[in-house]
Amino acid sequence: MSATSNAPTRPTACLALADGSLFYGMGFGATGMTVAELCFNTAMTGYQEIMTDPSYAGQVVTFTFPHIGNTGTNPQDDETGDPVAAGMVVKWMPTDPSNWRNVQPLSEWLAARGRIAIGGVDTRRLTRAIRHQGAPHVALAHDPDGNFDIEALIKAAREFGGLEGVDLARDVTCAQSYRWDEMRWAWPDGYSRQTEPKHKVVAVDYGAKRNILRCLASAGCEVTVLPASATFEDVMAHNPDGVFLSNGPGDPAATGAYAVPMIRDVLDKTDVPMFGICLGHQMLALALGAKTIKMSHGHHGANHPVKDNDTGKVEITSMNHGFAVDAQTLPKGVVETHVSLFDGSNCGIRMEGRPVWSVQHHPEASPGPQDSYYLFERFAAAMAEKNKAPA
Ligand SMILES: NC(=O)CC[C@H](N)C(=O)O
Repeated sequence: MSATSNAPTRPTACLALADGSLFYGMGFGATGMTVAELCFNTAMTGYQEIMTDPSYAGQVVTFTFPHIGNTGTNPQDDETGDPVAAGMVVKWMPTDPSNWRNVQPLSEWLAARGRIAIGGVDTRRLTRAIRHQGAPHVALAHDPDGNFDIEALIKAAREFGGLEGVDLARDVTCAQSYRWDEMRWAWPDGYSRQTEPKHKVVAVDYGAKRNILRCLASAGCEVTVLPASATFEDVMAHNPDGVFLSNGPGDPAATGAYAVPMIRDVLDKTDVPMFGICLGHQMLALALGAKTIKMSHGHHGANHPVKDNDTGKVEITSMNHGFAVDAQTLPKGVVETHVSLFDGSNCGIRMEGRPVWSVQHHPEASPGPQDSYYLFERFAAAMAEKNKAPA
């Protein structure tokens, strides 16, 4: 008789959906329980950047790519100091990391940061469930002994309030303002510093990804990052050549309660160029008088085609959003510049006759293609143009 056995291993993790569906698997990372909204991300690379993207606060991420964790983790790929996604769901348990940049295996990295993960899940079935029902509310539990109170997990998932009406930017923004001069990663030197900046930019941090700040620095900006609560006066105290509105988690309508008045003041009282990404895009749209809506299951991936309405060109983009600007509500004088070729949803706006625009997708990629990087250069060019013009 063989000494090996194919008897099922006792599951050590369980994902319970609010509708009562259960997905068992093997736990890794931290132990315990977390409740969140569940989304899926289709990117084939960049799990560490995704887990540390502050926009994922309040969400557990299902990775549709089956091999997650095999390149380990390293300090350079963090998009912020700590992971902010609530947890992760993967198909295969991570294997031993194999990569020259690896510093710590994914499981240890997650455990050290208090994040729960489940492996061995049929992520295709789960992704279909998310597509059919819209992003479900879930409870994810990891117990090395495999003891689960299923009723309690389903109840916790049902009681989770969701992300609508929730402001999470305050939880993930920086406590104090700081300067940023690190530029984009480039072979063979890695990250280098911007030593000859040409434009003074105030970047308001609603949950900013580091690679956005790097892209601004690479485009020639001297970046001062301000906390999400920054007022018009706080922003203008830096005498910026341009104002940047960052990505971030939660519902733009809730975050807009304090961000929108600041943005409106910048629009009404100054003529500085303004550029926003994702949550920043949604809040600029709110400030201009448009509305935002909650999507069914959102866009999360690194291969989303977006059409530039001005040029007809298609950009392959990185996406991560669960809310969207309702293009039907854009007021006169605001033009829809980009649309998603997946579902026609709004991906960009600009004010007519003013250097003020924003996009829903992520030109900083990280992870993803860099087709849209030109938007940072366009922002720099708008600041250069304005500084040339007589006051
Ligand atoms: N990446 C982001 O900035 C996301 C914006 C917003 N929280 C959304 O889910 O739509």
